[in-house]
Amino acid sequence: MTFKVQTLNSISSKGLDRLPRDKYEIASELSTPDAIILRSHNMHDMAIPDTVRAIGRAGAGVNNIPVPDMTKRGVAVFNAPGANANAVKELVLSGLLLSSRNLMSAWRYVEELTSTGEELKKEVEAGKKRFKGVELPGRTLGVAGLGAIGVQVANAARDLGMSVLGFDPGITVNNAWRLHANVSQALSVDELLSRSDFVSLHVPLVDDTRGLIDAKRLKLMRKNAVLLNFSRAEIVDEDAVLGALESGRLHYYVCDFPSEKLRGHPSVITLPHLGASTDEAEDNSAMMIADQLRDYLEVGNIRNSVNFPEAIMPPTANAHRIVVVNHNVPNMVGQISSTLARHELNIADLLNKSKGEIAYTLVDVDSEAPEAVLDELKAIEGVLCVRYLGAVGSEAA
Ligand SMILES: NC(=O)C1=CN([C@@H]2O[C@H](COP(=O)(O)OP(=O)(O)OC[C@H]3O[C@@H](n4cnc5c(N)ncnc54)[C@H](O)[C@@H]3O)[C@@H](O)[C@H]2O)C=CC1
Ligand SMILES: O=C(O)C(=O)COP(=O)(O)O
Repeated sequence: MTFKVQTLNSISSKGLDRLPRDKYEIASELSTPDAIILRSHNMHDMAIPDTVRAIGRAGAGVNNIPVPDMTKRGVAVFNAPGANANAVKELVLSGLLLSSRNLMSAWRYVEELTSTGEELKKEVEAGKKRFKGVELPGRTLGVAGLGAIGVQVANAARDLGMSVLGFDPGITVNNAWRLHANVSQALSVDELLSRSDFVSLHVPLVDDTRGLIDAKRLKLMRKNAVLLNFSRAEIVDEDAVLGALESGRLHYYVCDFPSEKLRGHPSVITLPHLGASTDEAEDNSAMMIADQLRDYLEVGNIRNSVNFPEAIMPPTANAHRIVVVNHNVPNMVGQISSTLARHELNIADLLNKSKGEIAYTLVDVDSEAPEAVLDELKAIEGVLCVRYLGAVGSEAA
């Protein structure tokens, strides 16, 4: 079996090399891809071919992918949670220091000095008082979103001596375990904003978080606070931020998403979406997504899908694997197994998992499944996709 994988962004070769070329054709232009790998390319406006079975985001945010449409079509969407978290954390720490010590304004001041020799030294000493900053220990950082990135940011800030407050109503048990014991819990975004000197946003862009930081919420922030946004532009109302900068409520807005309005503002530090742009993060994300896609395409296993359930079934030796994706409604497993029974296919192992609208079944049968069985499975009402993977256990056996 061979697979076609289309890349919509430049993807680290360390990742693509995990898809062996005797089994995988990889290209940026393909008319009938089985899978797509991308970073921030916007898929919302593109026609996604019917042949696509899986989409892999070599990174964290999936707001550039039409996930609900893909779910309806039975296409699994994967991301690489945590693979770029350290890179983002380091940039957030840079943002904290750039703002707490007024480094961008200070750097600009020096760049614009034209004097030389003793005169330059005098100007430097005279001008530096304009850029007096504050130290981080004792200041409070509020972290909204304690996922892969938020936890690392919170822990690193603790290590720098900051007091840290966190807010995340959906924190996972794993992330709660990873969080420094001295991070305090805020019970709402409002509480987080009102008790912090620096606030860093690490929530995904979804309907609930669009415009999360608006004019009303900015008014809750402490005077001269700093807002850091390395999540997504749309989580913050830009006009409201510009207003808060004018009124002195905000001292700086540090963000990874430039816009015409923000660019050039003396109290905005904006970077060109650099959060995940390190060798390490690009390699990690690409390797993780390539491994997950390969396991899905070849074996049917699902790890880190945002719309499909986690599903891992070790291949049964000498068996033949069928994958069924269907609507999460009653009696689907019954219909699948009775179809197999009608064709005298004995089930060696079966796994059925569901998540939201999607149910997913892996079946290992003792003998080869003829085309007619697959056609009958496809014809069951509610079935979105059937794939026959064949003897996946033979290599493992
Ligand atoms: N600037 C950049 O280059 C990068 C930006 N990102 C952005 O950062 C976001 C977070 O990334 P990860 O930490 O890896 O994701 P994650 O999924 O591990 O963590 C997100 C956390 O936010 C929480 N959350 C959701 N809604 C919330 C709300 N209303 N209030 C508080 N918490 C809420 C979730 O429960 C979850 O724990 C991504 O979705 C992406 O948009 C991620 C990587 C690089
Ligand atoms: O992983 C994410 O969510 C990011 O924002 C990183 O985007 P990128 O892969 O650098 O285009």
